[in-house]
Amino acid sequence: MSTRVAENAGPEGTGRLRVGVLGARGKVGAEVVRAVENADDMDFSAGVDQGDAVAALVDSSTQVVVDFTHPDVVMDNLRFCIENGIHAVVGTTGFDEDRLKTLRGWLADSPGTGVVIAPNFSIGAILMMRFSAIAAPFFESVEVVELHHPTKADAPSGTAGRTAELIAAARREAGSAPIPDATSTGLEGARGADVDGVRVHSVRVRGLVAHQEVILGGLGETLTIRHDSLDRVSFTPGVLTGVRKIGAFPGLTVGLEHFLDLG
Ligand SMILES: NC(=O)C1=CN([C@@H]2O[C@H](COP(=O)(O)OP(=O)(O)OC[C@H]3O[C@@H](n4cnc5c(N)ncnc54)[C@H](OP(=O)(O)O)[C@@H]3O)[C@@H](O)[C@H]2O)C=CC1
Ligand SMILES: O=C(O)C1=N[C@H](C(=O)O)C[C@H](O)C1
Repeated sequence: MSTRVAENAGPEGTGRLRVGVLGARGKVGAEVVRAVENADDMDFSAGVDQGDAVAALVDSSTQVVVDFTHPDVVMDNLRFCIENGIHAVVGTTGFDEDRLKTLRGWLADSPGTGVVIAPNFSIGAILMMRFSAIAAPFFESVEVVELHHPTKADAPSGTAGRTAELIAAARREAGSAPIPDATSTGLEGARGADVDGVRVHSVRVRGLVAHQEVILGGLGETLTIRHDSLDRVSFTPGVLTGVRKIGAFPGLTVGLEHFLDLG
């Protein structure tokens, strides 16, 4: 099985990338289509949404697919892309360790094909996650509050889950004590979800787009790290970076930070 990205494709070479979008009529997918159409080094090859034939991606010689669909369908989409040697830049949420293991298995049979899964493509959110991981070992307490529009299918958000995992890993590495919490009675859900020992609270309110606060607390002080996506266009520069770089990253990458020079 061969990859569909030519060696000279992308900004470093002479070719233009042929980019398809899965979920092209969705809230984020529609923004991605616009961004691809406006990019100097890309051609929009195919848009596939609910009910459309995914074969259009092969028929249109798509080299890189961007997926913003739904957690229930994204694995089938990725199996199709990997089997056809099409690189994938994935924003859709819902990936656990089992799914990542399955993807690694499929990718092993399609050497040269790359998949990047990013819980969040906005640069501000990526930095918010990084800053939170840096700060977490310096404070006794830390909790995550994510706030989204009420049409969101998953809770907690992929970003919040990833943030909690990064915080937990940083605290483990630093030998931090468990986060204090004397709650012994209360309504189910009142303390949020437990992700790797970090409490994560999900708010769904009409009018919101995508927001997150990480609240850290120590003796006599708190630090709040907040990020707001005010418009879904915030995800598109990161998506285009993923599209441009994925050809150089065969196999599975989790997190766009691996494509950025964050130091
Ligand atoms: N990583 C990141 O930076 C971000 C990730 N996301 C994630 O991206 C995903 C999509 O979000 P959003 O755009 O808000 O959701 P939307 O529901 O607005 O868009 C999803 C689109 O995918 C379509 N769709 C459903 N099934 C298929 C299929 N099998 N093939 C092709 N298209 C399909 C839907 O059609 P229909 O409505 O008819 O079902 C819809 O048009 C979510 O998981 C969300 O959490 C969102 C923002 C940023
Ligand atoms: O569904 C959304 O809207 C978003 N989903 C992603 C997530 O679950 O983290 C990214 C961003 O928060 C927007």
